[in-house]
Amino acid sequence: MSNSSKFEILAPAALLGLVNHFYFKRHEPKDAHTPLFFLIAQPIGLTYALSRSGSGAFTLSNILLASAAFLASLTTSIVAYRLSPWHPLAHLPGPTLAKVSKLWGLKLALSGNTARVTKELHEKYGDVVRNGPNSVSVNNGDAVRAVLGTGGLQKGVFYEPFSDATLPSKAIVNLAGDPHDNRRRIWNRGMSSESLRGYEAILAIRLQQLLDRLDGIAKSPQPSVDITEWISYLTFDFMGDMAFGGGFNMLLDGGDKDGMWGIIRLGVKATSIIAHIPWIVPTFNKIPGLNEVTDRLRRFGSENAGRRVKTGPKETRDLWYHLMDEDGHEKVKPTLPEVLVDGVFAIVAGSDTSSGALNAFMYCVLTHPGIYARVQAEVDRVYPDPDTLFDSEKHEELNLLRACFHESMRLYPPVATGGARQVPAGEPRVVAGKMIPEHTQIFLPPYSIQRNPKHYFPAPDAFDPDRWLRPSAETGDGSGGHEIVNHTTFLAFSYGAANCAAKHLAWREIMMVAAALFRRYEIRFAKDATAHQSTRWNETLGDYYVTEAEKMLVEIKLRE
Ligand code: HEM
Repeated sequence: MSNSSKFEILAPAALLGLVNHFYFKRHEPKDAHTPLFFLIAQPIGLTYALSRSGSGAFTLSNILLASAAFLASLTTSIVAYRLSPWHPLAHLPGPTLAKVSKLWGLKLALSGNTARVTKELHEKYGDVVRNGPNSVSVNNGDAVRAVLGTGGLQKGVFYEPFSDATLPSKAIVNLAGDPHDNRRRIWNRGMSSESLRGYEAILAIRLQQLLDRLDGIAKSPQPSVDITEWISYLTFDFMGDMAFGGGFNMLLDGGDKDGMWGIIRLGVKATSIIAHIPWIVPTFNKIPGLNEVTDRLRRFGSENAGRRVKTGPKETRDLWYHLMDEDGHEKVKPTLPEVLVDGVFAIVAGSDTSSGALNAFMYCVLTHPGIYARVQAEVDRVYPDPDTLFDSEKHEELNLLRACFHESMRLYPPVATGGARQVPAGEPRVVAGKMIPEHTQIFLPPYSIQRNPKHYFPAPDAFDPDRWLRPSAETGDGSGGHEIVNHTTFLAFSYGAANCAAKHLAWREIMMVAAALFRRYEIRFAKDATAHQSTRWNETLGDYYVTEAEKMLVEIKLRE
């Protein structure tokens, strides 16, 4: 083919690439298959049209030539625009690859290193970092209220994959505005002091099961155990009891007999990764077999909901009782799919987060024997009689224990990066002193914010629970050089109207479990543990929306 006839194909194909960029910039794709179809079809159609007008033949080589020119011009134009001074986020610093493509964030999410890398980016670039073509990460105390507080921003597309698109209802975490407020009202009723007392009775049964199993291990000749595993069994069984009136028995079975725990964890992990490219979900939904995890979760939800509906309310009211409004407070009763979706979400939201908090606490205290001894002395003083261990009224007296949880969740938040809020169309915002244009996704990563010396000072990376107890600590930005503990920037349970709906329950749960373990056992890292199973366990944490933990091997001995 002569150079001039090549040009007759290359030039219009390249032009078509530019037109496509122009179009997609205005019309974000809602799925992957529609644009993919057009990206393949257009160069073919163009080659055909050109052949009809006498410019080149309709051959495979001409189709490939047109496709290459089309895709090259489209990609170049996208990359050039994203790096250009005309991009609305051009004024914000960040890694070049992150500015160019979401694949950068996706790769990071796959590695589980998002929290750690984001912190490094803030140390390098400052409070506001461009961490994607249209997203930013903000590490700034004032931004917490501005973004998550009243009049702040709603959740954006990042949360779409958190709901099963084939069901008629979304999970609470994925709702905004009035639908969120309505659902949250029901959740809040389910978390009243009276409801919490009921849940404590449910928790106490599971906690006793845990202690019975650990007693057995403590009395065995080899009292070494992966404590993270047993803590997960407890939090998972408890959430099953809460959400569906029972169903799991990992504590009694000593493992994940029917594989549901593994499925739920895999589901959360996959969601946390897919959330970076939410438009892929409708495409995945069309490919049979690809959604095995979602399908199993769906079946699990409906089977458990069906069983719970058949059984009816038990004497002790579970979360389902309140979510279903079984005592009839609401004018319009929640629908079964709504409750089912929130029931499954409660298990996801409430199991690995609580175990994450307990694991981090355990790690921090075990690596600080002085603090361990003080916590144990406090628990012994508050609960001289071990039979009263499940009485949460005494939690108020466990100041050091509470401070240890604040500090360990500050250093290792169970939701380390979290999801993004989105700037609405036509309403650009100033956040942390920077203009953030419409449609931008804004992350407020707890892991970075909670280790920022402007929010926690001195030694923001050190485990110092006493910082929460010393009266000298001030809320401020550190400008005075005083000790700082900025409570607004403690984001382990998030902040504002969509913060953790079960924060008070979670606190009772983790305090009760920790007090019981410390009162009953001497716990030390196991002698046969590797560094990553003991003193360097923190390095194994993976950020998959909820923090994922590796084994922590400890030895437990019954105390006299
Ligand atoms: C220590 C344990 C826990 C921690 C650290 C924690 C943390 C969080 C965080 C950070 C969020 C905000 C997520 C986001 O915006 O992306 C959240 C939301 C939520 N959590 Fe928790 N959580 C814990 C335990 C629980 C438990 C036990 C339950 C259920 C019984 C639960 C139910 C929820 C719900 C329903 C939401 C969504 C609230 C809304 O969107 O209005 N959480 N949690």
